[in-house]
Amino acid sequence: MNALPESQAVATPKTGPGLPAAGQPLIEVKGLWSVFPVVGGGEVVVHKDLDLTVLRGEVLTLVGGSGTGKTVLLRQILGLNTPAKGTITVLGQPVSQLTREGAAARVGMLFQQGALFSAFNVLDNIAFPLRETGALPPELVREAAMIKLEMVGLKPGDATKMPADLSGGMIKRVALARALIMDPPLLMLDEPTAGLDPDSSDAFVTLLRSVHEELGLTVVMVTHDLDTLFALSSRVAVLADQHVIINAPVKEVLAFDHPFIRHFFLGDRGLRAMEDLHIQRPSTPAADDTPAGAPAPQKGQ
Ligand SMILES: Nc1ncnc2c1ncn2[C@@H]1O[C@H](COP(=O)(O)OP(=O)(O)OP(=O)(O)O)[C@@H](O)[C@H]1O
Repeated sequence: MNALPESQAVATPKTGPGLPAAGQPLIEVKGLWSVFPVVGGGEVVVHKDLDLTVLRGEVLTLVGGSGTGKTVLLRQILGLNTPAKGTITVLGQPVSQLTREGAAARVGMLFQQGALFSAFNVLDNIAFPLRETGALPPELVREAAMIKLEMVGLKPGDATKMPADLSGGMIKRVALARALIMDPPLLMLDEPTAGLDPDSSDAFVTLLRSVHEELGLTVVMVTHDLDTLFALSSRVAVLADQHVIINAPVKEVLAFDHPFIRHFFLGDRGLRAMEDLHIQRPSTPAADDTPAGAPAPQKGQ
């Protein structure tokens, strides 16, 4: 069997306090510092006094240049990394005070590559976190996994397929079904449409939207893909200069004057998406405005 996928760590029994009211903070990050040692001596400060609030029911998209610490922040919210300083509260409880299982019970995580067990078939991949709890008899676990399999648009006949036989879009769907098997209130998505062709990407975005709406989830997503960002985001938080420089609806973010934002949104693709969404075009950025670490434009920019 493959090395244990990280998703195991974020899908265990659900316990803990109830949900906040809609629109109230579900995640609160305050005064966060992330510091890593550098090979050869010294250290790098990735986050410096970073604050972030995620409200219940929203889709919060995190964007930022390469190395600005998006993945580190996701892992800290999941309880997989410990910050050097600061507090992270998820569903009213400090992540630092939760067991790994306790933190995991609140969050479903879709990793970029899907992270399926290659030796398990589709149904066993989906069922794995629930089966591990030992809380339900095998028949009910199987039934729950079949419900999630169909929820993500797969067919009953896909249940016995092996990961190696799946398309990229199907792998994402299986990984999503597994992330949802414990019915978590919070779903984290790391580059959910990366590696998908445009049609599969559109279909997966449609699925994410319906799952978000139907299950009343709160979603935190990291993406470089502007179609995905525009289609799903309630708000966009921009990581730059070691902290969140703005956390606001996309229109406000577009109006925020920062080199990274100008570069990220104002390529051809960003401008087309703005036209599609009837968002007024900001003025064209200067050619030498590209900030260090800005990500490569996505989808034919
Ligand atoms: N365990 C670690 N030890 C040392 N440095 C680390 C560790 N984890 C992350 N870093 C550093 O923290 C910085 C932020 O990394 P992170 O992967 O969060 O960036 P990112 O914003 O997700 O980038 P990308 O968009 O390229 O994926 C990088 O400089 C990375 O090398």
